[in-house]
Amino acid sequence: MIALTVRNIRKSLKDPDRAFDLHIPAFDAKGGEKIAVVGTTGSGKTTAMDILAMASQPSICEQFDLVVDGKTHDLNAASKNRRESARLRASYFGYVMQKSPLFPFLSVRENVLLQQHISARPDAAFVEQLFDRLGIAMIADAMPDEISVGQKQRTAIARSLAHHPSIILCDEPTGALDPRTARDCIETIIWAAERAGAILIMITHDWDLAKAYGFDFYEIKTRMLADNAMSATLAHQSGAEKRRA
Ligand SMILES: Nc1ncnc2c1ncn2[C@@H]1O[C@H](COP(=O)(O)OP(=O)(O)OP(=O)(O)O)[C@@H](O)[C@H]1O
Repeated sequence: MIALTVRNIRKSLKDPDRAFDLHIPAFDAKGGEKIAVVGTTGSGKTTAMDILAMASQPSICEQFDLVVDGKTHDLNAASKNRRESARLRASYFGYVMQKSPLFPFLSVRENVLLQQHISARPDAAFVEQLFDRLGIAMIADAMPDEISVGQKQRTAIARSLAHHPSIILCDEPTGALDPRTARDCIETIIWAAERAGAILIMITHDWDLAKAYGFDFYEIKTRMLADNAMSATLAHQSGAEKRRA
């Protein structure tokens, strides 16, 4: 059983001349669920995703727990300990960022196998399956500087799925891809999530695609507090909001 429970997470970003505050009052997901995070540009989607992926620490947090196989991991406590947070991320998380850098001195295949090695879950046959589904089998031995931006992004997707993570987070994973390839990639991400019984959380601007694949929606709404101060809240979409969308 996999379950994510978030209560009252806040993240404050401040520059000398502006401020941004994100609030996540509640975010609940169970293994097998697919959640789309939507909102206008600059509303805080990546900020929220970085927190949920343990890539950034909340400023304030009441509860941030991940249950895997009956064991509860306090991710808020873990996020304050670099070693423990790295261990949990390697074991349980797959995060496809908007631009996920690859190791330039490793081939496509080696970049993906390294993720499995770090997570102690070697499964070379699964990597080949991912390459086939993502259409990158023919560049598996190429180096990152020999492949296109879209091929790099698909390699990053394969790397984030290769170790059978319990929670898969994707920040606009198909931005660099044509619509047909994008659809193949989304289907592969969903396939891998279902295979692992994982929670899938994806930032997308494509509401129709997310609806077609049965995603539930969390939306970020923003409010200007002053000319240079914005607050944002990430919340589950009510039934009425879903019907309007
Ligand atoms: N250091 C900072 N101080 C104040 N505000 C910041 C700081 N860094 C980022 N911001 C603001 O935080 C907000 C959230 O940024 P974020 O990248 O999470 O938005 P997003 O919804 O992912 O945007 P996009 O859809 O364009 O990728 C933005 O309005 C950004 O300008």
